[in-house]
Amino acid sequence: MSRPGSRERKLQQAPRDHLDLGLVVRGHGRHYLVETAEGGRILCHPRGKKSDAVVGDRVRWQMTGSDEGVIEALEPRRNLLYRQDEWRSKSFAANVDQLLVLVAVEPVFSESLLSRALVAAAEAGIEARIGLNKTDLPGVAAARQRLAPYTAMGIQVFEWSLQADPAGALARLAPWLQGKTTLVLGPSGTGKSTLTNLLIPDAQAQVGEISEALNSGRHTTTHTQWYWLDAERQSGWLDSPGFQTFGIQHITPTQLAGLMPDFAAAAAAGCRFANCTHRQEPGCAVQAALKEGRIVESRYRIYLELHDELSRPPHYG
Ligand SMILES: Nc1nc2c(ncn2[C@@H]2O[C@H](COP(=O)(O)OP(=O)(O)OP(=O)(O)O)[C@@H](O)[C@H]2O)c(=O)[nH]1
Ligand SMILES: [Zn+2]
Repeated sequence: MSRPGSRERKLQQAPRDHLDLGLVVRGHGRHYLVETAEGGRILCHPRGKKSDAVVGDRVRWQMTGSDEGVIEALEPRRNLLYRQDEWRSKSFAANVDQLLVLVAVEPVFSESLLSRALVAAAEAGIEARIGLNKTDLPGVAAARQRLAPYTAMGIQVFEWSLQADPAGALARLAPWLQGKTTLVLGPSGTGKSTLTNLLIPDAQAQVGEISEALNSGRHTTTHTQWYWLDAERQSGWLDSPGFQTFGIQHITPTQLAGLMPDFAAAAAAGCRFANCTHRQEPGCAVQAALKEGRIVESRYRIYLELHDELSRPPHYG
């Protein structure tokens, strides 16, 4: 055991206690926008070569010149939501309270992507809800049907049309956002920017000049961006870039079922083998639930897809 004693811990922490505490509201390569306790925003660079701060991180920082600063240290994180693809890891944000996965009637959403985002959130211990946008479009009944298993497993689904009834969407969403830090994730084209602009009428102003300068393009979100929903800075809204893939390689095959609520509920009844993979073993409670329709086939297919993916040894070279 090499845990430092309390005296050592104090010594390690002491040097940074005099530094200001800031919030990372945007990151772009080695450039970070840090919000000060007073609400000002300063362009900062990390000390040293490694830059592992992400949006939502609380950091210790100090000024280095008249208008720039340096990040000296990261405060411990409550959580970190990220994708782990085969070759790279992509962090969405740290220290979020809740996740909204936004999908739409059109483009037709991938249930696999949706499930991956939900599994990643479950692993990070972040409550997730689903938003279904564009309910004005004719495919709405089919979209609802595809989301029915998620509602049944206890995940709340918001429904709205940001175009036809923006006020209704706001009324449904606002109470949930109050006092929380919410990250919105979703494939491209589902309406994330529309929603952000609806929630934050001064979004462009909040992004600010420094952030604009960091950005490669104005119209697509290329990096997670922190916005405040209220003047008191109590409710945070984090808009993230759309994704087309969502690797969950940081999760082990044995963890998977426990992170899928319908599977966890079925497995709780007890499989014959403690290390059951829920694939072909006799006396499997998940297979029984599948036969009885308590687990739907599309979800079982996703489980197999993810289980295969996570069981494959990583290939190098
Ligand atoms: N029919 C319909 N279209 C909508 C609705 N909400 C947004 N749209 C349209 O959907 C398209 C995509 O919306 P965006 O807000 O740009 O989507 P996004 O998720 O930010 O997309 P990316 O920037 O690619 O990540 C736009 O043309 C919107 O006008 C809706 O409720 N109904
Ligand atoms: Zn089983």
